[in-house]
Amino acid sequence: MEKDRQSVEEKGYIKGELLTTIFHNDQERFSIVKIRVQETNEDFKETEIVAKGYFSGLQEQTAYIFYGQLERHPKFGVQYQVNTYQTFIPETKDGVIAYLCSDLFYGVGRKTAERIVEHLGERAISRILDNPEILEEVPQMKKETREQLAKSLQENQGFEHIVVYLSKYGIGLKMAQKIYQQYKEDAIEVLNEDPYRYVFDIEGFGFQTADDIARQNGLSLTHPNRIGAGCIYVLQKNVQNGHVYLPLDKCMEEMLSLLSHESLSVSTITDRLDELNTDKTIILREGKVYLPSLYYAEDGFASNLKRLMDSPVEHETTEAELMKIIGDIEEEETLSYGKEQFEAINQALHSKLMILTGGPGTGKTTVVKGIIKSYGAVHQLSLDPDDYDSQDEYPFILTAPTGRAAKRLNESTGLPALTIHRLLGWDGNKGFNKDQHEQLSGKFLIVDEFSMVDTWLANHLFKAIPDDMQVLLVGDEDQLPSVGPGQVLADLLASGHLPSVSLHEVYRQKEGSKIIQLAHEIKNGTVPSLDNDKDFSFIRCHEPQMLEAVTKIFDSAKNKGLDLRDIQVLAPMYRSQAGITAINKELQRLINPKTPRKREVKTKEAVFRVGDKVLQLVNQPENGVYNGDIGEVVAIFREEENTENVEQLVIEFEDKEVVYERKDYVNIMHAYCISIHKSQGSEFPIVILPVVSAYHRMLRKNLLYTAITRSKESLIICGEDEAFLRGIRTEDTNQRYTTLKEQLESRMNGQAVPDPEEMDEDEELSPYDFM
Ligand SMILES: Nc1ncnc2c1ncn2[C@@H]1O[C@H](COP(=O)(O)OP(=O)(O)OP(=O)(O)O)[C@@H](O)[C@H]1O
Repeated sequence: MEKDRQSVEEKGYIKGELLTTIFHNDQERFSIVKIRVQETNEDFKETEIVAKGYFSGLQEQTAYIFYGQLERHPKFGVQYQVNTYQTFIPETKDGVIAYLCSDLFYGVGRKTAERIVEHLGERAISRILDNPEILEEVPQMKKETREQLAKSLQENQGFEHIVVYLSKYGIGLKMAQKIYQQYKEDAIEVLNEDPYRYVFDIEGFGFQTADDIARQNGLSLTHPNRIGAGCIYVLQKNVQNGHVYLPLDKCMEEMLSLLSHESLSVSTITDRLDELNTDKTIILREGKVYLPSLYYAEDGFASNLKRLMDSPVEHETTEAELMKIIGDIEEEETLSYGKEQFEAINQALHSKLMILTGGPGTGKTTVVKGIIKSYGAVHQLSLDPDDYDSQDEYPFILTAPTGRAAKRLNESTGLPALTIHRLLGWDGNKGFNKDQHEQLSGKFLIVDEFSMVDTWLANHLFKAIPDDMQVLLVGDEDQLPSVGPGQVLADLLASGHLPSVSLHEVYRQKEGSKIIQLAHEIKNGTVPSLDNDKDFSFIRCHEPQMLEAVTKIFDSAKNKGLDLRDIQVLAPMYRSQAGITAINKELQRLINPKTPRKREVKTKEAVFRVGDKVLQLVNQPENGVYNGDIGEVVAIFREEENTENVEQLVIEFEDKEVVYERKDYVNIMHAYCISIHKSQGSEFPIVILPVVSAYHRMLRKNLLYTAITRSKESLIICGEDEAFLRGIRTEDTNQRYTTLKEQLESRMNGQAVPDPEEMDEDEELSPYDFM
C-alpha cells in the first residue's frame, strides 16, 4: 500500500467513483465513463469528469484511482485520458460505508454500514477482523448478518490485496472475484508463474488478457504454456458454436492465427498438442481434437446407450392382447390411431429405447398419452400419482429440458412433469445428485423436446437411467439444434441404431390451421403461400418501419384484452435497427412507460420497471428459475424498505416469486421480444415474427421453422416476403463436428473396447468442471 501511495503522489491521478459507463466496446475493451471526482492532483476543479481508456470489468458505484492526463477535446471539453487504474480500497468514513454496502457483503445495506462506522469508527474493518464479536456493539444487527459480514470480511481481506494487484493488469472486480474463488491467496503466484493457467481454469478469462500479462512479465511467445492456452481457447470458442471436437488441421489453422509468431511452426504446435494429449489436457483421437469434458461426455453417453440397448425389455403381452388394449384406449379417447401412430405405440412398448419424431400437429402428444396408457394397462399400473408413495414410486417419469416445455408436457398429458435438471437433482455448485451411483427410480422415462438436449446433458441423463427402465425420446429434428454442443437427436437418428418412428400425417391441419400447414411446407421444401388466413397474417414492411409495425400489432393484440405473456415477439438477432434490443426498448415505451409513480431500477443495459415482462437468462436451481423462464416485475424495494437493507426487484414467474438483488440483474432482460433460440421449448398463443433482409446472416430454414412452430393460435409475420422465402430455402450449412454417430456405430458393431483408464477418468470428470 505504501508503495502505491507514493506512486499516487508522483503521477497525475483522479480518485473517484464510477457513475455510469457512457460507451463500451467489448472487443477492444475501450470505455468512456463518467466519474464523480473525490480527490485529484490534476489542475481540475469540477466534481465530475469523463474518462476514457482501455478498461475491463469496471463496476459502477465502485471507487477507482485513474492515472493519466487531462485532455481538452474540441467538442466535449475536458476529459481524462486514462493510462492505468486500480480499484480503491477505502480508508475514510464514506469509503468504508460504501465498501461495506457494496455487493461483496450480503445483507449489509447503507443504513447498517452507517451504523457500523458510527459505532466502530473509521477503523471498523480492521477492528472487526481483529475481533468479530465487536459487531455486537452495533445495534439492530441480526446474528446471521454479523456472522456473515465477519466471514466475508475475512475472505475479502486476502481478496482486497488480489483485487489491487490484478487491477494493474486491467482485470476488474468481477473477474477478480472469480479468480480469487479458484485460487484463493495463491492467485498472484499463479499469475506470475503462468498467466495462461487462468485461461484453463477461469470461465470467461480471455486468451488476449493472459497474453498481455505474459508479455508484460516477459514470457516468451513460444512458451509451451502459451501454445497450450491457445489450444484450449480455440476449442472453447468452437464449443460455443456447438462443436464437440475440431479437426486437427482446423485447430492448427486457428491456433497459428491466434498465436501468430514467426518462430511457431506446425511441428512445434503438433509436438505441444501431443504433450497436452499425454497429460489429458486435451484428447487427440484420429485427427480430432476434443476438450476432455466433451470427449468423455460423448463416450459416456454412447456407452450408456449401448448398456440400455443390451438390457432386456419386460414385455409379455401377446399381439392380440395389445391390440385389444390399444382398441380400448381408442374408444376411451374417441379417436382412431393412424397407421404410424399405432406403429409408434406398439414399437415403444417393445423397445428399450425409442425415438418419436414428427412436426407440429402430427400427434406426438396423442401418441405419448397412448404409450403411457397402454404401458399402464399391460403392466397393470395405475396412472394416478396419488396411488403411489415414497416406498412405491410413480412408474412414469416425464421430463423436458426447459421449465416451460416441462409445464406444457404436464398440461398436455395431465401427468407430473419436471425439467431434466430438477429430475437429476442439479444443485448448481456440486452438479447432479443422480448419476450412475444413484440412479433414477421408475419404469418408463419420456423426454420431450429432445432436440434441445446437448451432449453434456444427454450424458448426465443417461448415466442415471437404470437398466430396467424403458425410454422414449420425443422431438422434432427439423428444429434448431441444442444451444450447447452436439446435435444429439440428429446423430441418433442418423446412426439408425435406435428404433425410431417418424409421424408425418398432420391431424391438426384437419382443423384448418394455416400455421401447421406453413410449418409442414417449410419442412418439405415446398413454396408456401403467404396469403392471410384466420390464424395467419403477413404484414409487409421494411426495416425502417419495423419498430412501428411491431408496436402497432402488439398494441392491437393487447387492446383485444390479451395477456402480455400470451403475445410474444420473436426475432433472430439482438443488434440491428429492428433487432431484439431495439424492439424491446420500443415495446417497453409503449406497454410500460415511465411514470412518476412507477418504480424503476437502471442498469448499464436497461431500465427495469414494475410491470415489465422479463426473461431469465441462466439456470438458478437454488431459486427454482431456469434459462428461458418468463416473468413479470411485480415490485421494487428500496434498501431502507426491507430487513436485508438492499435494493430488491421481485419477479413473479408462473408459480413463484423470486427476489433479485443488483448483482443478479445481469441474469434478466426484457422479454417483450426474445430470440428464437431462447424460445425453443416454449409455445405462445400469439407470435409476432419480424423478418427482414437485414437479418440475412441468421435467416435459415430451421430457425424460421422453430419460430413458426412456437405459435399456437395466431402467427403474424411482418417484413419482407423475399427475406422470408429466401430464409426458408436456406439450409443451415454449419455442420457441427460431432462423433456420436461413430461412437455408437463402433459399440453396436462390437468394436469398441473401452480403455479402462479412460473409463476411470470418466467417473471423476464432470463436464461442468470445464464450463
Ligand atoms: N389419430 C387421431 N385422430 C384424430 N385426431 C387426432 C389424432 N391424432 C392427433 N389428433 C389431434 O390432432 C391434434 C394434434 O395432436 P397432438 O397435440 O398430439 O400433436 P403434436 O405432434 O403433439 O403437436 P405439437 O407438436 O404441435 O404440440 C390434437 O387436437 C389431437 O387431438
